[in-house]
Amino acid sequence: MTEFGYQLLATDKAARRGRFATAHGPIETPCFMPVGTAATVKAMTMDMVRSTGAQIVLGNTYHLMLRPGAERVGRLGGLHEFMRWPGPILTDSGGFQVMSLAERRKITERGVTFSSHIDGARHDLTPERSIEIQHLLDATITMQLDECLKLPAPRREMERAMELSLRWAARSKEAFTAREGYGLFGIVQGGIDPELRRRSAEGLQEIGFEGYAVGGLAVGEPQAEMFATLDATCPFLPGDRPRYLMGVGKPSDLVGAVLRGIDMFDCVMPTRSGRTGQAFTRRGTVNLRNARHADDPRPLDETSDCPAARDYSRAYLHHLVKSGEILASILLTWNNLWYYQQLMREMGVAIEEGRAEAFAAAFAEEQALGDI
Ligand SMILES: O=c1nc[nH]c2cc3[nH]c(NCCN4CCCCC4)nc3cc12
Repeated sequence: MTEFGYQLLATDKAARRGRFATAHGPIETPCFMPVGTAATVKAMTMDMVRSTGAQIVLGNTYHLMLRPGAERVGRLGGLHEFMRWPGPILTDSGGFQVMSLAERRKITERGVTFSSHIDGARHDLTPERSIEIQHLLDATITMQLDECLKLPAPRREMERAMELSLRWAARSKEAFTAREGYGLFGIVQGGIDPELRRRSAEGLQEIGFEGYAVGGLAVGEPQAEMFATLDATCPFLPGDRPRYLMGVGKPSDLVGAVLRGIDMFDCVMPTRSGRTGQAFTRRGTVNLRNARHADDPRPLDETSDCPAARDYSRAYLHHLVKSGEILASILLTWNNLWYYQQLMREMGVAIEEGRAEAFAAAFAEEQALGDI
């Protein structure tokens, strides 16, 4: 078992501050992973991503296997070389994207078959092939192949998908090449059913992974249901391994999930919203398409260290967004990723100082203020 050497640095009730070492550098938690789907964090250079304080980025097996192809990235030295990102990279295993993007999908015991959303070509994705693809990409953290159900779903469907994912977890582990500083994460499924979640968490722990993801959430359920599922899942995960909540989320999701024991997050929200003119700030999101910003000389947040938040007027950002200028996406993505990283940094300090719940309350109050 190659360990990442996850260290618990501080706890505040269920909230954790931790650190683990990987072959591509250390990861301090709680942490947010910018999404770099097609080997790029959209509208960012990797230096700009680094400037926000991001330590680890996410890549997608589904997209990269279709284009440019896993073997090609492998021949070119792997994702770190290809996209010039020396830090850790986590790759999702492809199942979720197959179910949300591909056409003519079919799930069997063996794996998933689907038609590419790019050119309609047929593809096969088994637990073994997904592990092989992620190895060719040289992923620092590899994810097992799993089946993520859309919610709501009947309990018997939740049980079927959870048990299939457990069998695929064992096959993924079998196919994974253990290497120092690299790790394979299992993914807990089970919908919103506490008993299924416990069985999934315990089943994964018997197989043994370097980290554990909570999957099957952020698929349309209300925030309260997501939090209740975390309350029913995290206590059954080993305390000495990182915990990753997949696809989450908006800022209040991250704060509530950290309080419930989650260490790692990924979500397209800060980058995708940046491209639609939305800016995340301490006082909630600001829609820079809105004409009310046309003459506003103030920056988004003069207290921020992010140049996009501190050095440009809202009037200028509004002008860029209305004009459809590329720089609008660049500056707003930069602001949003910086905001997410700053939120994780502040949560980490609050946990160290034993004031995580007070931080969460103050965060909610400031967000509710709304933009001035
Ligand atoms: O259960 C999962 N297994 C593997 N990968 C996943 C990825 C996921 N991504 C999400 N949610 C993404 C939600 N996101 C929010 C912003 C807009 C686009 C969709 N749930 C996930 C569950 C899983």
